[in-house]
Amino acid sequence: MTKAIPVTVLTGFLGSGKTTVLAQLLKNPKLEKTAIIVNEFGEVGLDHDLLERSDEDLILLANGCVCCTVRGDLIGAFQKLEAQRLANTGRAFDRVIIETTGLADPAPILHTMMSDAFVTGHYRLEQVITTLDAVNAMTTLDQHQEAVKQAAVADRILLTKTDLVAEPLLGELRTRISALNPAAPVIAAVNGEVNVEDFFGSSAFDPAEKTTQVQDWLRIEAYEPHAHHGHEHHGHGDLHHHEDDEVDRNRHDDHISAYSIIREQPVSWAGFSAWLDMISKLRGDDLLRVKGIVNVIQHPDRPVVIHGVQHVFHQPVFLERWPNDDHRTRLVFITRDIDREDIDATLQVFENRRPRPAISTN
Ligand SMILES: Nc1nc2c(ncn2[C@@H]2O[C@H](COP(=O)(O)OP(=O)(O)OP(=O)(O)O)[C@@H](O)[C@H]2O)c(=O)[nH]1
Repeated sequence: MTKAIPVTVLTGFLGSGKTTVLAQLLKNPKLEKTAIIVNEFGEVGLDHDLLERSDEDLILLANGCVCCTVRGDLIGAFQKLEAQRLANTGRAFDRVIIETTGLADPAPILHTMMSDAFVTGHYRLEQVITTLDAVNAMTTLDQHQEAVKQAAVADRILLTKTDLVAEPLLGELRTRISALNPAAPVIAAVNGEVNVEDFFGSSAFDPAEKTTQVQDWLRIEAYEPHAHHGHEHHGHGDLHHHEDDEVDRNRHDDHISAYSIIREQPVSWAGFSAWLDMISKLRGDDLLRVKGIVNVIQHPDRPVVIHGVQHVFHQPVFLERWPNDDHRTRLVFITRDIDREDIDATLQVFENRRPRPAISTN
């Protein structure tokens, strides 16, 4: 029998730096033989464009959160990898990293990794790495049960964006993390810079310990009817409040929805950035995640990548070139109680705005 291939699950709340870490790690020659499974939340996946890897090396899970699609899709992804391996097509790999969506509850993923006969026959769960964004972690842990679970099941926690916060917050965060998960080492990773050795660690994954830990989470899971949450399919007017808090406590917040906005024509940067500024000032708390690739009239060959995480909008990044032939502006939003229609309508107002001409003096 061939040796089971180690699998790392990389999880962490929306915008906490998973893709940034993964993109950095994949530059390391030691990880050349790594297959990646990415689960993107939203109708227009962008992460795979930003990972700078050719599409054939990535397996994308269907839209939606891992918890809803995990059994079929994740098993299907592993089967596809196995088929590629046997047929000697695609990249040769001796390791797999799964990047989950930020809203994913890790328990069903780990459950599948540990219980499905096909998966356990070929793969073994090596470790769970959770990114925690130092800027937003305190509020995220207060408000989102998924984030707490992600931190609690981690073998290692990557504390990201430590460049943006100072003491005493950092110390308070470390205290909170160690209360949640005393065993996990906490590694600071600024802009995805992390040693491969720190990431994978020298101590091998202990199946016995992990099983007990995960079982605790799975017990919580058992209380929930595993209905399809469908939060990414919510349309206008579908954002209802759930009365039954007991049942819903561990489910995704039904106020959260994900959608994308696409523009075929290039947009004016002046108008676009004024719009971003406006929505982040007005509704920053409810913009759980905004990311996008923008075609700007002024330099259509160099797309701009934008990232917003709650109230923080990161510096826009100009790419040297488009990652593929799709040159449309594509924005992914994960919001709380903000409809696509409102986002779309406000962008329409701003997007064609030209820089104002100098005011005439006569
Ligand atoms: N200043 C700073 N910015 C960071 C750091 N790590 C990530 N970022 C920025 O944070 C934003 C979100 O990072 P991503 O890597 O896309 O986060 P993610 O967890 O993959 O996001 P989702 O997949 O949407 O949940 C990007 O603009 C990154 O450049 C860091 O250590 N410091």
